[in-house]
Amino acid sequence: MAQITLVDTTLRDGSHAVRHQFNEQNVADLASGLDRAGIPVIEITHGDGLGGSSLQYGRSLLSDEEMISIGVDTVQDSKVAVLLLPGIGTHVELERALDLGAKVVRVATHCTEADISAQHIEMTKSRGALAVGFLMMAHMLEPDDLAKQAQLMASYGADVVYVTDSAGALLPDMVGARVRALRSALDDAVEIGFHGHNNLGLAVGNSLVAVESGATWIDGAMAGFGAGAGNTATEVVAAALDKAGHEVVGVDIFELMRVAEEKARPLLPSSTTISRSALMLGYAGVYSSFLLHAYRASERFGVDPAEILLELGQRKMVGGQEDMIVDVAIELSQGRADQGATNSR
Ligand SMILES: CC[C@H](O)CC(=O)C(=O)O
Ligand SMILES: [Mn+2]
Repeated sequence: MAQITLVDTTLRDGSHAVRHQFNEQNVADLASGLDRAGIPVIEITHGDGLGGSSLQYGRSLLSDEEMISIGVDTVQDSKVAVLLLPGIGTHVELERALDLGAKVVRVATHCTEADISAQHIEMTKSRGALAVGFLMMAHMLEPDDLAKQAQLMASYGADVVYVTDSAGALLPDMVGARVRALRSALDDAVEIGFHGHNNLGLAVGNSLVAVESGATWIDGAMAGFGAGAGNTATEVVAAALDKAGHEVVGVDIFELMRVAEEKARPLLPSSTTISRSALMLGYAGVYSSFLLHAYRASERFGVDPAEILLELGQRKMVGGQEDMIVDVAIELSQGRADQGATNSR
């Protein structure tokens, strides 16, 4: 049975659900609850990582620095992690996060672009922090190709490399194949992680498959917080892993259930569901954080958000191509207008 490091990302990926509007009290309450429940790693930044607060990705209420400082000052045992997408965040923000006390850095790239993680992984290691490589949209690469990208991250010094199901599009056998491919391609010293989204209702089950296939780091966000239909729910996956006989290291699952229910759930704007549009993310293989952008474009141009997402999936759009959401919405609205004109002739 495996020993699992459970990472909670309510205060990062989870913040998509509240449009990055966590306030000081929210950060302190959630961080102290997670720390009390024994969660070893708590990720804290804007939902799109360091430097994400912008017109493109949505302005956050608190700056990354404010959130990280509150987290670091609040926790006793948990380590604070930050996420960085090279290009959205830079080495300046990374240095600052490390100065403030972040101990884990997760460097995320599209799954075919591991080579752009070198500088930030090396910088993380040179500062004595733990480096995690995050291969996003992992459904878009076959297992052996994904494993080659993971080897690149490991060669830069990554301690852990993640199969990141950004679109919540992976089926259980696809998760198993990817994790096994990474496991056999990497040195034993490099651990493998799995990050899920619940767009197809598979996040907890997929996490169990990941563990059975060799993953030892598992991500979640409490109470269904997260982009799309939410991340893997931390308290649910902890309970399921424990029931399956794995050791969820350091975690008091009963306290975690209480924190999720009493501290996280009341902050969710509405209970998380697999809405038609969230389901479309998983079905069409679209980046989960596109959901709220698609809702906004839908309101602005009067087109169906699920149709926008389906089209984005067909075009194989990936993180960083958020501007295409508006383009597609405009095209769909013009297509409908043209169709209307043809019909009225
Ligand atoms: C903006 C980074 C991205 O959302 C990372 C992540 O959580 C994912 O790819 O699922
Ligand atoms: Mn995510």
